[in-house]
Amino acid sequence: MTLRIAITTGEPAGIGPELCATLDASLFDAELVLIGDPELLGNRTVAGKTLTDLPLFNPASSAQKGRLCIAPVNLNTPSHAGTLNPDNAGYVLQTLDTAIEGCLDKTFQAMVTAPVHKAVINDAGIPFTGHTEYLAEKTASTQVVMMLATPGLRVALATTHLPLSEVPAAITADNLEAVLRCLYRDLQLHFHIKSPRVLVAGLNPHAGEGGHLGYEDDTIIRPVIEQLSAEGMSLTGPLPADTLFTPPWLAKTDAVLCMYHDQGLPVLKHMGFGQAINITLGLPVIRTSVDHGTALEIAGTHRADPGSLVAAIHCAIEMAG
Ligand SMILES: NC(=O)C1=CN([C@@H]2O[C@H](COP(=O)(O)OP(=O)(O)OC[C@H]3O[C@@H](n4cnc5c(N)ncnc54)[C@H](O)[C@@H]3O)[C@@H](O)[C@H]2O)C=CC1
Ligand SMILES: NCC(=O)COP(=O)(O)O
Repeated sequence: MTLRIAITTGEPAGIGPELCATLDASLFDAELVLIGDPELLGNRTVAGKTLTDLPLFNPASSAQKGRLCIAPVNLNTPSHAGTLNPDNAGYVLQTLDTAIEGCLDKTFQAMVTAPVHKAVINDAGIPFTGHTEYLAEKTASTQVVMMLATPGLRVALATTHLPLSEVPAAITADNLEAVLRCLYRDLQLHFHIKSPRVLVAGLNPHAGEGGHLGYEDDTIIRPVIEQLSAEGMSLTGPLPADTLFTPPWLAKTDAVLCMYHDQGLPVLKHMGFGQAINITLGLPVIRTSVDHGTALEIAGTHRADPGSLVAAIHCAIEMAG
């Protein structure tokens, strides 16, 4: 069976449309279905190229490996590269909804998302913290986990898009247990790791320094690790986050669980920005994404590196296959 992968083209003022419009579909072992505004995508191709021949997606036809086609969703208002417009927030969410529905009804075997701009969607009056949370809500998923991956490192997060001041209260034993179970199960299911080895970071400096620099490490994180380890899960921690990203530790791990967004992602992006990908674990559908944002300042210049989008598509195909 030839796989069909939906690709949402993201914030129209960002680099998503041009990265999608210039994809070389022949590189992929699947049919790629772009979801977005055809005129916008045509305008963002490199000079001399045109998207006028891009076939319209036809769900009734059989998927064809290496074909790029488009499932049209029209912009609400014309978009200019680099200039955000809240009037197009509804359009962005419609592209996501189209992909989610298509994955749920098996029209698509996976979805890959180009970057959206979280603030402009909120500016339009629509509460939105990220794809991860949006997809969880739309698919009624009880537990999802954000995991970014680059060759040599996977970093999962116990909390996602939360203000730093709200992180400690969100690290409860129940939440942590659910996150670890989800991470463990999906590393087995999607990455074929029989007995995943997970390093768990502490929350506080030096993992609390024996309670002198915070209590959560010893009173919340450690008991959960001990409980799940007793069930046979291979977990180590809580480890001081400042030293766990060193080669001796990383050589012995399949994934690192960090307590919050900026504890883990700067390390991952320092190591792999441009080829890293973002995977949402725990969903009933497969979703991968790029490691970068909308990069408004280079949108429309064709200087954006497609490496992460290409890697995200390959990963989605591998997971779906
Ligand atoms: N998957 C998603 O939808 C994501 C969305 N975002 C959103 O993107 C917006 C902007 O975020 P920033 O923090 O500025 O991060 P950013 O990733 O858009 O930009 C950071 C820096 O990297 C450069 N850059 C990013 N992607 C590039 C590419 N493919 N090729 C070459 N250079 C590239 C940019 O020009 C900038 O200098 C925010 O609203 C954020 O929430 C951020 C990360 C992921
Ligand atoms: N830093 C990763 C990021 O913000 C992407 O989040 P999401 O939109 O994939 O939930």
